[in-house]
Amino acid sequence: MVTTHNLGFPRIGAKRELKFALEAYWKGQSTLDAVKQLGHELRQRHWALQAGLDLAPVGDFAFYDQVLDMSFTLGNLPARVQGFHGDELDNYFRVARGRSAQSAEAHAQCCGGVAAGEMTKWFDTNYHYIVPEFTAATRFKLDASRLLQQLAEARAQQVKAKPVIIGPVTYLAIGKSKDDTSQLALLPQLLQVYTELLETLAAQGVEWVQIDEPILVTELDADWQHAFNLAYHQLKSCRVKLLVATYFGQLADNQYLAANLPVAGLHVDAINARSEIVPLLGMLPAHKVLSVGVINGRNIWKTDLNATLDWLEPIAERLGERLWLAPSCSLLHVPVDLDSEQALDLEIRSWLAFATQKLDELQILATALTQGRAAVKDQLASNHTAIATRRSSQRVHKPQVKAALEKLTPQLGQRQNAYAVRASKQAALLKLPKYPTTTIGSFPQTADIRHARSEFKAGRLDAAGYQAAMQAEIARSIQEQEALGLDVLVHGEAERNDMVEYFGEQLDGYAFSQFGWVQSYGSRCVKPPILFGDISRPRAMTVDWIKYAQSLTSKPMKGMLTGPVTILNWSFVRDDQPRSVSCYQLALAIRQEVLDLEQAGINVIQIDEAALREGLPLRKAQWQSYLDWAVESFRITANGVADETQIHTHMCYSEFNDIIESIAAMDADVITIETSRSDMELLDAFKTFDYPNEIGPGVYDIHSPNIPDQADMVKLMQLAAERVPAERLWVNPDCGLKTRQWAEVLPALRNMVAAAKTLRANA
Ligand SMILES: CN1c2c(nc(N)[nH]c2=O)NC[C@@H]1CNc1ccc(C(=O)N[C@@H](CCC(=O)N[C@@H](CCC(=O)N[C@@H](CCC(=O)O)C(=O)O)C(=O)O)C(=O)O)cc1
Ligand SMILES: N[C@@H](CCS)C(=O)O
Ligand SMILES: [Zn+2]
Repeated sequence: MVTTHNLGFPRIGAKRELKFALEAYWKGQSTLDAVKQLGHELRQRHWALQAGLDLAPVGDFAFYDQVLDMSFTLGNLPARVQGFHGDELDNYFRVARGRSAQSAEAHAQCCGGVAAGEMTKWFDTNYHYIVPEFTAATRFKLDASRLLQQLAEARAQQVKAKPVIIGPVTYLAIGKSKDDTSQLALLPQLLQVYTELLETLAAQGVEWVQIDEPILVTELDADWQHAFNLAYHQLKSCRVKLLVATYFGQLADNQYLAANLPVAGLHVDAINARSEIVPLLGMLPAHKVLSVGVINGRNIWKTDLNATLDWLEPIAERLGERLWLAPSCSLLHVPVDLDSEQALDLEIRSWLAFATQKLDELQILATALTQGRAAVKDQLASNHTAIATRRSSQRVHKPQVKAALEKLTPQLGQRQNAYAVRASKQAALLKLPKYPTTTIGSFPQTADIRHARSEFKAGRLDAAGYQAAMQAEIARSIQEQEALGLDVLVHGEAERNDMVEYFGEQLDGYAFSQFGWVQSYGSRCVKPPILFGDISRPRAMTVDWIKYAQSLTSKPMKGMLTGPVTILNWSFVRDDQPRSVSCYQLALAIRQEVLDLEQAGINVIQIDEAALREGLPLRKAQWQSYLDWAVESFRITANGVADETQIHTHMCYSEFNDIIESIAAMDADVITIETSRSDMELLDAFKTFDYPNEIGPGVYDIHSPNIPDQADMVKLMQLAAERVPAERLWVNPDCGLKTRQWAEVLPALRNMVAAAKTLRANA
């Protein structure tokens, strides 16, 4: 007997139903009741899809974010939102999204405006959570209502329910202290609330609770390791069985700690930490369940079921009933259902599995282990065929691409001259003022733009009509930029559905789905393209749009590309070769685009590497080898141009202290970064290291609807000038403006350009 279970299911809906319901409500076009009703229906639908499992997750559904849900469960709300009136779900959205100054007016007498909670990435995924905030005044207070309500719903549906919560140590570790309070100082009072929560669940007759502690796959110092022992020794008195779930990586130094926590079971990611499973068998106390995460919850490939069984059968033999099987992590990170993909190439589709299919795979493995492989002979045979065709497919393996990679030399990543020489040639060509102004690339992706694209994709708008609509948007954005007086213009990225998917759609070796949406944050989703084969660029991808944009202005037009590391990190990538190899292939393809843009007379080219920093491995010990190939890939992409061509790069998650040497090694002429919320303190790294090239530290936060004040931006730039010589500073927002509205963007940029003029006048 093997127990099958799931750690979490995607909640956005196969057709992004939750996204549309939330956005309609936020726009005032629907009711809170409609949102709640949809939540109920989605949970029912998703439990029905998991009906074959021995245990299904309850509490993995969130209207915005599972970490924010946990903050509500623990009563840990920032002081600024306490005392809000109205429905709790409204308050929840308010913490998540803030309340802008404009809409705050209606609440001026009661609760006013409020800043949104800070968002950051969930471990090494492209999912972003609302960061729990802690202060010395933090007091936790249990609110189990959400979990109890979902538990009741699940039971009404005869679901074999396993509540899922975030564990206390991870909850503290992923939060942020807003004063000098140490997070660990809050552990004793936090544990009281966890005890109460677990007892409440026990009183409802819950047998198992999944308690997620992914922080165990990171490097933990002695205090944090001690916190684990403290926490679970206290929680062991609770009358539920705890399954501590770890995922996204290896336990490494924390293996012994994890194996010996006084709980009933441990879940381990057998995709990323396969080599740890057998040693764990010897380490695990005899009463403990081992949940083995054998299906990859982070990619979309079919599992090699036969190979998995070869490995798993001896383990099952040793563990007997103590073996549980699951995906490696929550399925939040993969799309819902491959069956929706009727337009996908049939052969490629035969290689794939989305969340629903991954649960089928789990079932096949469990049946094979309990009844023998013969019981699932046909399924195993068809799985074998799919794996074998993918392995040997000529669509995957392209000798020319492999040959090009073998010819890579360090010279390819080397600019002709050092920055100082390039900078004077670029200055002579571009004739920019001091404190030049620019933006990061995208302008608002309006409903009209999205609508035109969806009409085009549905065949209701022809290519010429679509091109004309996008050109009109480009022309509008150029007119606006000229009127604003910006110095280096952008075309606005109207034609791009997404900064990664757009390139995936045009490169050979990529497939893309119609409905393969994955939640990125709140209601926002991305549709990661599928990198399945050796990569090449059949034709130029951006040149016509940028040439058109340049034809409308005499100001320099910045060509806009996404870099290889970001394309890699935000795609579903191959699992049959190292990530570095796919990255070098992407680098060669984007390099051709850079050279074509230069050939077309574009003198400034930005290569976004928003995901370079966030792609760092979870363990610092693995950082350098990643940085080596990531930086080299960028250099190959960028550095084939003449001295006069100015290369920009952009990164929005800009904690650079630890990696500043690698950032400098990229050797971009200009780097634009997100800094405004840190009062330019993030620039300290650039000062300490004496970063040699130009920097555009973001002067306003594009995530906020608030219009930045001119004087504040001047102050920020003055702080920047204390850290970086003024002649190497640019003035720009933190990131692209695609999620904003024109009514916000225009006054914000007007103030920004005015700030630059003040700085010039004072220089
Ligand atoms: C910078 N960020 C990005 C990350 N990852 C990426 N791959 N891309 C990024 O930009 N990770 C970190 C951050 C995360 N931030 C964001 C910010 C914004 C979004 C976002 O806005 N996503 C959109 C979806 C974008 C998209 O691809 N849209 C398509 C489809 C448009 C659509 O929904 N059409 C409707 C019909 C519309 C109509 O007919 O009127 C439909 O198909 O039903 C497109 O533009 O063509 C979102 O809406 O969630 C994501 C991450
Ligand atoms: N050029 C992109 C970068 C986002 S990180 C944009 O402006 O949206
Ligand atoms: Zn950005």
